[in-house]
Amino acid sequence: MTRAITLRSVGKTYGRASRAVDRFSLAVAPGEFLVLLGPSGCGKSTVLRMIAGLEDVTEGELLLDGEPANHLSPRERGMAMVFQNFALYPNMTTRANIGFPLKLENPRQDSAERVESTARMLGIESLLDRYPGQLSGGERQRVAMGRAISRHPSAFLMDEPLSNLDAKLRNHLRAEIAQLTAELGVTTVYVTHDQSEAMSLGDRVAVMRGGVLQQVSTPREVYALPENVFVAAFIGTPRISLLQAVVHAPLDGPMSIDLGRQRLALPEPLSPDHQLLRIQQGRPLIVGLRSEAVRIAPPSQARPGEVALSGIVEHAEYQGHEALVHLDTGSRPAVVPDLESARPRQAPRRRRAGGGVFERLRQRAGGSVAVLDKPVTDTEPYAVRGPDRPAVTSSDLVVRTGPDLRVRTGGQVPLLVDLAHLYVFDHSGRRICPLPRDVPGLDG
Ligand SMILES: Nc1ncnc2c1ncn2[C@@H]1O[C@H](COP(=O)(O)OP(=O)(O)OP(=O)(O)O)[C@@H](O)[C@H]1O
Repeated sequence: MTRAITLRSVGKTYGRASRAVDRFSLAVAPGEFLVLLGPSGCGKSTVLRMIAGLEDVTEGELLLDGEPANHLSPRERGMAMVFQNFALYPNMTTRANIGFPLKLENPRQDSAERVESTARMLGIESLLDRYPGQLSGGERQRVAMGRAISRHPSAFLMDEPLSNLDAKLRNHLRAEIAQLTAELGVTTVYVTHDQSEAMSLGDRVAVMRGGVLQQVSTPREVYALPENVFVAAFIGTPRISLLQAVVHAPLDGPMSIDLGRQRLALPEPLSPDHQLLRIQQGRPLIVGLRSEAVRIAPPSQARPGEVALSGIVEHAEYQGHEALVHLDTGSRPAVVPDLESARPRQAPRRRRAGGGVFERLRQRAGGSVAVLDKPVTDTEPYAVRGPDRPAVTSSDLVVRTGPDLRVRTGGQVPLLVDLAHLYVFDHSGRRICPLPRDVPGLDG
């Protein structure tokens, strides 16, 4: 039997001060593969552990198949949990490790057949008589999966199960997990901070930040229609370029978006979502450009819906099949806090009069997301640092090109921006454009 898991306005406070999860509501359908995604410390594991029954729910309601379950012990919930560090019993063979939960459940029952069929499913039949010390990391993960599966749990709860493996093995096991859970049809909640893992595995992805659910959608939708600038910045590689902007909507001329040194002219007649920008005139906004929204080409090659910009090449990252060109367009990058790691949060306190403007905006927007009032020197989300590469701070736009296009560092290149892929977020970080129906290739 596979389970529906519902969380209704669930909160978790550790001790008296540390608020880990806040008003978290989510419904996971039977058989669904749901990924909890977010930066370190955003509360993903806490949500998972509350579902498992390993942490108490401070407030709110957990329902399993529609029945209240806050009070159920982990065992009564019948779920299998797989952690980052699989703890196998070192003095037990693979066979004994996989069979152990079955023995606990029913000491008299012969579990040999169940153990062998589980091992077959995972392709580890030949390892049944080995001890953990005689297995590679990937094999140990499979054994641990086997131990989780053998019990025929009603749900899998996985907490970064692949993060200790090298990239190749991770990709391999990722595909296996996807296949296995689909075959078993068991509801799975999977925690990761790796957005590409989330996108490739999840039926839906729930993005968290600072204990708060930001969006839950299919991978396609979470990429194409991020609810806010945090989700836009967290999902996608290379990261979306975010620029501070202001709309100009003169009565006697065409509307444009001012990016600092340059402007994006919006073609007439205005599309419905560009019309929405009119009321934002003069307010600070954030423009988001994914690398596929911009190409290096002269204005003469502009297709309908493309407008011209230019940029100075800061540096190019050669990646074999493509190159990423980092450009300075003279704009001010917008900073999105918490992308890499969340700060410890305090329990919510009453707002005192005289708090910062940003803090007030943030609270009004339900803890939203972008910083527009920081000095430019703080804006380093796109800085590229490495032992062999100097810090680059003035690049504000990343463009994807074919590997053969040669660009000269310091040279100026013409750019074409596809307005169909233009993202605009308001001062609190909420998406204004595109409207759902305007995203190419996405229904609804
Ligand atoms: N037992 C605990 N006592 C106090 N605070 C805790 C406890 N466990 C977690 N926290 C805090 O709760 C917040 C959320 O932690 P959690 O482990 O759920 O985050 P996470 O998103 O899973 O992070 P990571 O990806 O690093 O595991 C963090 O600020 C963390 O320090």
